[in-house]
Amino acid sequence: MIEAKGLTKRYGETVAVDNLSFEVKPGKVTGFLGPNGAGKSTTMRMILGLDTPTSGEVTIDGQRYRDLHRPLTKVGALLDAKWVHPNRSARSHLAWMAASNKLPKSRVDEVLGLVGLTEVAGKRAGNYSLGMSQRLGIAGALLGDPEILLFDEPVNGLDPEGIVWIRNFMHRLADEGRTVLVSSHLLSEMALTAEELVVIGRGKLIAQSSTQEFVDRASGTTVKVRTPQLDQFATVLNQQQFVTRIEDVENEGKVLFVEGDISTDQVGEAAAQHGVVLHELTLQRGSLEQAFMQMTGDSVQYHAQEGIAEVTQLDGPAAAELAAGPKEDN
Ligand SMILES: Nc1ncnc2c1ncn2[C@@H]1O[C@H](COP(=O)(O)OP(=O)(O)OP(=O)(O)O)[C@@H](O)[C@H]1O
Repeated sequence: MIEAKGLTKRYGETVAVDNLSFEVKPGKVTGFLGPNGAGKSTTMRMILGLDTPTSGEVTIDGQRYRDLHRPLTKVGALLDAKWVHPNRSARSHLAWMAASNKLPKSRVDEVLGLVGLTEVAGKRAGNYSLGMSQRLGIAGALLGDPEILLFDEPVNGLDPEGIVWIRNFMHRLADEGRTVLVSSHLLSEMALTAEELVVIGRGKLIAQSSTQEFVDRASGTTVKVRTPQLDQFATVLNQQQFVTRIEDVENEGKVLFVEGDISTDQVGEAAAQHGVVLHELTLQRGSLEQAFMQMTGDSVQYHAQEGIAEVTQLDGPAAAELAAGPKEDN
């Protein structure tokens, strides 16, 4: 389990992470979401001991990263898939990582097999596609067979096949009982990948809940009704204090929407009581995008009209520092 308590990081005047507390539990994929500049990368850096909190702490099964004896056997991370030396092959890159962390060499071929890179393991990593590089990064994260995995934007730039592969792979890791924390800007993908969410804005916690709860709480549910007795049924529902709206939907004609915390059971029963014929009764949930925009609206640091885009990524040396493990292990 990853546990952050009052985690704060200041860079001069900038408060990148502000009194942040959350938990990431095993056996589930947890999505780490927030607008640009929200503090996700800074938080991940602090989890991995690459940055020191100004105050508060973040622990991994009760220990700080830097106090872990052999960190790669506890925590694996994919931060930047492109930091591999371009002239190295996947196999020699992983062999270097294994040696610097005192991990058995046999593990290299095991992880190459797990991510489906066995056939290209001898080829120069510089010629790998982004999808192959991501797989190599994941292989590196898995090298120490860690219980806890952190992935920063693992699906960025991947084609649909690569995205589905990563999604299924993360589910598999969580099903094995591992703790999986993944950040991504692709919200429709996160809706499919993450069962739990930690959502931050301007360094502060906005929500920690299941993905379903987050979406339902932010954007609510609506019941869609198609009926030939539209006005009659709307009147019945209004008399029962339900909020309704009628909309012209393309290719469907007039449709009745019942809003608020209401179930299809309640609407169906009301229809039966009043002899209303139903052609459709569907529960409509908001999307993760809608919920995210609603919940993080005020915390977006830079708006488009200001013409500033702030992207902070973990760079090669930082990722290399992590991969090489603590100095005494080298
Ligand atoms: N080394 C640094 N020095 C100064 N400010 C920093 C540094 N690293 C991050 N920041 C600032 O801290 C804030 C949070 O940045 P961070 O990169 O953690 O956000 P993020 O959520 O990962 O953003 P993105 O989604 O754009 O990658 C930003 O205002 C950023 O400019």
